[in-house]
Amino acid sequence: MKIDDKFFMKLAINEAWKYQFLTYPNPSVGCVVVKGDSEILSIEAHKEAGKAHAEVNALKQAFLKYHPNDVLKTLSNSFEIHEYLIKHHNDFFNDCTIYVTLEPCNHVGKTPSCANLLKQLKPKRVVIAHKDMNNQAKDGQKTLEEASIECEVGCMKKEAYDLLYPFLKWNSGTFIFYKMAQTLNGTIDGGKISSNQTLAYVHTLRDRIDLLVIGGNTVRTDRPTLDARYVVGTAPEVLIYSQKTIFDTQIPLFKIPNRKVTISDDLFKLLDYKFVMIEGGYTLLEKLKEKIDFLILLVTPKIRNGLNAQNMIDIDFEIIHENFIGKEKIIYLRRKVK
Ligand SMILES: NC(=O)C1=CN([C@@H]2O[C@H](COP(=O)(O)OP(=O)(O)OC[C@H]3O[C@@H](n4cnc5c(N)ncnc54)[C@H](OP(=O)(O)O)[C@@H]3O)[C@@H](O)[C@H]2O)C=CC1
Ligand SMILES: Nc1c(N[C@@H]2O[C@H](COP(=O)(O)O)[C@@H](O)[C@H]2O)[nH]c(=O)[nH]c1=O
Repeated sequence: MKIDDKFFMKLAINEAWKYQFLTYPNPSVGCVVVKGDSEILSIEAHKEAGKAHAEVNALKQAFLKYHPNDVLKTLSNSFEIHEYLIKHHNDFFNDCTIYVTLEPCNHVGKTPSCANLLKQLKPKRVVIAHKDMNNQAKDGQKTLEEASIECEVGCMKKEAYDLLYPFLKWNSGTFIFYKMAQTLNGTIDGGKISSNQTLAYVHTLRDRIDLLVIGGNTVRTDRPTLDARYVVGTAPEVLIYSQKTIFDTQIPLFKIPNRKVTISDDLFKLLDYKFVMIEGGYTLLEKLKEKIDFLILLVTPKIRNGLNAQNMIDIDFEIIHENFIGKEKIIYLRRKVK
């Protein structure tokens, strides 16, 4: 394998995908710090909105590799990490290249400006996969170049765009993904399919989204709870997509305190939210296909008898990423618009 800019950027992109959606409303971003030509010091990502940006996590871990110390190790507040690195870097980063999937932010928000931090640490080069179009955060490249730091933009731009796509969509309107857990042969029914680790991921998603959509048939068949109990998170607002008006109120999903549940056949309601997850079967998938941006498949390595796509269904996707959650596979697919 050729060890070049693309190699390091791919590591940053892969790391960022591990936190895709979990950073909402922020974008998912990855960063790699390389010393000299090829010594990888750190591979990090932004993990949650309000917490340290990818660059800050990566610069911190990189510095710790050569300067292990408990003071920096225990810092998690971005302002404090910035302050520490600016005070103690002693030109450590001058022979480093920073690979980052999104242009370093140029503004002070919940965390301080990454472009300003890099400007002071003066790495040899900053390689950026995708420009930041956000009016508040953009122009980090300009700040770096004004400080005579060499920048390159556009390395793995298509892959970085795929990573950024949910953020671009929820920033300009609504991002909708359809999540389905299935066996290797595509069966989706019969209760628990996924491992506890995958279910914890699903519950983390439920904690982050603005709205969970579920079909009427699933509500009657599964009698679900639809909370985030595996991660002790917040149960999402629920929209039951249905032509009926009455459901058995003993179904656990109605029993969650302080959570709004709406029963409706009006899909325009989805546009009132920025980040929407649909949990459903194949009938609902075909029905809602024009609305969805991504399909997230959680594949468990089992073959089972069960419900598969039975009726007319016709949707094409592009696989944009795949990963593991423990021993199960997660596949991110973007719907192709025909
Ligand atoms: N593995 C997984 O990740 C998941 C699996 N499942 C499984 O999938 C199966 C059910 O899947 P599926 O058959 O797709 O059922 P869904 O409930 O997911 O979707 C079908 C329902 O959507 C509603 N609907 C359809 N068209 C309209 C319309 N025009 N207006 C309003 N509502 C409409 C109907 O509700 P109504 O009849 O009330 O009008 C219909 O029953 C179950 O076995 C369940 O266990 C479900 C979710 C996730
Ligand atoms: N069985 C299954 C899923 N099923 C989904 O979860 C719902 C049940 O949620 P709850 O009642 O809160 O546990 C069910 O109706 C269906 O939408 N999802 C997954 O990721 N993996 C699984 O194995």
